[in-house]
Amino acid sequence: MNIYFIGLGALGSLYASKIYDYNPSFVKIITDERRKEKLEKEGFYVNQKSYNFEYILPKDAANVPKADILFVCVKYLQLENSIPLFQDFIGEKTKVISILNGISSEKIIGEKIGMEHMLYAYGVGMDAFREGNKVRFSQEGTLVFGEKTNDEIPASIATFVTLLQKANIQFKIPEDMEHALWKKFILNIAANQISATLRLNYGNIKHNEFAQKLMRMAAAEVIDIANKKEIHFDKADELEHLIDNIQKLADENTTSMCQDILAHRYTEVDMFAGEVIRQGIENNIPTPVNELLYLEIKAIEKTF
Ligand SMILES: NC(=O)C1=CN([C@@H]2O[C@H](COP(=O)(O)OP(=O)(O)OC[C@H]3O[C@@H](n4cnc5c(N)ncnc54)[C@H](OP(=O)(O)O)[C@@H]3O)[C@@H](O)[C@H]2O)C=CC1
Ligand SMILES: CC(C)(CO)C(=O)C(=O)O
Repeated sequence: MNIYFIGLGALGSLYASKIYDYNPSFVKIITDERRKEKLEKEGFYVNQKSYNFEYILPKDAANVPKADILFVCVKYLQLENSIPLFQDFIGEKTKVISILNGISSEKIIGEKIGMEHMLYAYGVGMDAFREGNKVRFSQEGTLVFGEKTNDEIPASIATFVTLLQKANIQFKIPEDMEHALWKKFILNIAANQISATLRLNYGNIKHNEFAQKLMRMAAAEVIDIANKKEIHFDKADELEHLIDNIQKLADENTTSMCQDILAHRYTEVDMFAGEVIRQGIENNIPTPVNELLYLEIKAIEKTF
């Protein structure tokens, strides 16, 4: 199989390394000249093991097979610029898995390459942490993906599903992918934004009832929007179990957004609070907590 990745960061390298461990010839990393030179010079490490990935440039597209599966693993602010780099690796049968959090990346990519190539996806339950060319994780979590609705395993991804099993990658194909995406969105709105504004790692969140209350306040707004859109959640139940999602994650690791803040990188706040505010206006649901979080995160970014 030809499994291509763009974005060798925390999540990209987690999946690239697992597939590489199963069969190195399956994996190619699409990148640009600057990153390729750096990666080849400095190497890349996942959980302290060195990986010698094959790096390819957009100009190589004519000389390699089209991708069977293409993982998009960049951050939200890098997405627009990355599309032209991977576009030429997409053939008639290529399926694209956008691992980005949030509810908007599939549409952004699909508008450029055709929605027929898109699967809906996210990763959950991992605590991947990146520092330069080194990534570590204690929990590899679950890849949740599929078409918008999935009664059974879609034929388009049957071979890929076999590969995931052989490569020992935990995955789930939910019946209602839209509902699953919103469930993850609720978690990110809470965990990512509160950990980022307060600079809390998972250990801090597990033992801080004030942070947990703030998380529930932010999440409640998303649940109200989802329910208004008829993507049904039991609000009390969802809020009660919100914190369960981080109980198994390593205390010293933190959300991808908090990692960004600590490293002085611009965050994905536009696809989190920004999207909640937009959807709140559209659906006539007040979103004061997310408005505050949006301004706080933008204010922090202004200091970088
Ligand atoms: N980290 C986690 O545990 C989780 C993350 N997510 C989501 O996954 C997505 C990815 O996050 P994460 O892996 O943490 O992000 P990272 O910042 O660790 O990784 C993004 C990678 O993409 C690379 N990149 C950016 N632009 C390009 C380009 N044009 N060409 C080639 N490579 C490029 C970056 O390189 P460079 O550094 O050189 O810019 C970086 O290596 C986000 O949407 C995040 O919310 C979801 C669940 C868990
Ligand atoms: C759920 C969580 C918080 C960790 O997997 C995440 O999605 C992130 O860090 O972006």
